[in-house]
Amino acid sequence: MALTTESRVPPVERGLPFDDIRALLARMPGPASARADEVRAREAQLVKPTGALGRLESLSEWLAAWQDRSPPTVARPMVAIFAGAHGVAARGVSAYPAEVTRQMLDAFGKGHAAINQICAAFDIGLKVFDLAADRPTPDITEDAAMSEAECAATMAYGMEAIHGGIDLLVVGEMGIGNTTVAATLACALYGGQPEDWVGRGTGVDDEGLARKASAARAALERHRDHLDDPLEALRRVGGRELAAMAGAILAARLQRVPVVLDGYVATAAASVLHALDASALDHCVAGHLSAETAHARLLAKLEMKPLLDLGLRLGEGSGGALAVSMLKAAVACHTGMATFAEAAVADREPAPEA
Ligand SMILES: Cc1cc2ncn([C@H]3O[C@H](COP(=O)(O)O)[C@@H](O)[C@H]3O)c2cc1C
Ligand SMILES: O=C(O)c1cccnc1
Repeated sequence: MALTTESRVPPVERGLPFDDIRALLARMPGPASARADEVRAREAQLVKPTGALGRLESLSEWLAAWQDRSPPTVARPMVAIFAGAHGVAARGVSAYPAEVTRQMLDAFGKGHAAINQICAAFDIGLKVFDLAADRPTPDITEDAAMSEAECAATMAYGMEAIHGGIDLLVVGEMGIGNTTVAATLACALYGGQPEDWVGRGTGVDDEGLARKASAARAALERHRDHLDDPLEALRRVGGRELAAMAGAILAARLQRVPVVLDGYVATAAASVLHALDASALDHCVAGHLSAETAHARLLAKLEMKPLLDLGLRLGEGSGGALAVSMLKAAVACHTGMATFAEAAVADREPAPEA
C-alpha cells in the first residue's frame, strides 16, 4: 500500500471562482447506460439464480455505467483523506483536543491509524492531503470559514485527488470539530433545527452535545442571509476538508471515477453538490451508515442506501474503505464466474405452457 502525504495552504487567487465550479457542474457526464446493459446481460448468464447476487449485481452495473467500461474494474481504488482545522473546535464541541488532527496526520504517515490497516487489508491506496491543519479556519459562529477564493481554490486542490489512474475513490476526512461543521452545513442545506443534525461525534457528553447545537445555531444565525446558495453555505459554515471533498467528488465525476462516500462528514460535503444539482451524486454510493445519528437523516435526503451498517463513528474514510471490499467482490463475481453454458450447469426451467 502506497501512502503519500501532501501539505498545502490553498492559494488564494482569481475572481469569480464559484462560477468556475458552477461551469464544471454544468459539464458533468451522465451514466454510460450501454455499459450497464452489457453487465446486466452477462449477469443473466452467470451460474446463479437470476438476481441472486442482489445488490452486488446493481453495483457492478453502476460501476460500469460510471467508468464507461464493461466489465468494470476495482483494481486501483484509493482513499483520499483531507485534513483541516476548525476555529469552532475552541468551543468545546469535541471530546478530543484540536491538536489531535496534526497528531493523526503523523499517525497516518507512520501507519498507526485504523484507515492504514483497512487499506492494507483490502489493497487500497491511501493519500493524505493536509489542508493547513495547523491553521484553523475562523470560528463559524463569528465569521465565514473561508473567502470565496479560498473555498474555490481548496475545492480545486481536492480535485487533484483523482490524478494517477485510479478506478474508484473513497473520500474521507480528519479534523477535530468537523462533525459540528457538518451538522451546521446540513442544517443550512436542508433546514430543520440544529438539534436534528448534531450528534456525539468523537463522544461528547450531554453538555457537549448542547454546545454543538448552540454553536450550529449561532453560526446559522450569523450567516442566515447568505445560506441559500450551497457554495456560499460551504464557504461560510463549512471547512477546508469539506470543500476539498466536494471538489474531489466533482472531479471524479468529470473523469468517470465512481466514488464511495464515508460517514456523516463526507456525506455533508457531498450534499453541497447535490443541493446544486440533484444528479451530481449519481456516481457516488454511501459506503456505510455512521453511528453519528444524523447520518441516516442526511442519507434519506440524498435518497442513498448505505452498503454497510457496522456502528462505526470514526471518519478517516474507514467505512468507505470497508465498502470497497464489497465492490471488489461484486466485480470479482461479475468477471470471474462462469456462465451456465461454460460451467455445464442446467439453466432455469422455461415457464410451463399455459
Ligand atoms: C484519535 C482520533 C482519530 C480520529 N480519526 C477520525 N476522527 C474523527 O473525529 C473528528 C470529528 O469528531 P468531532 O467533531 O467530535 O471532533 C474528525 O477528526 C473525524 O475524522 C478522529 C478523532 C480522534 C479523537
Ligand atoms: O461519520 C462520520 O463521518 C464521523 C463520525 C464521528 C466522528 N467523525 C466522523
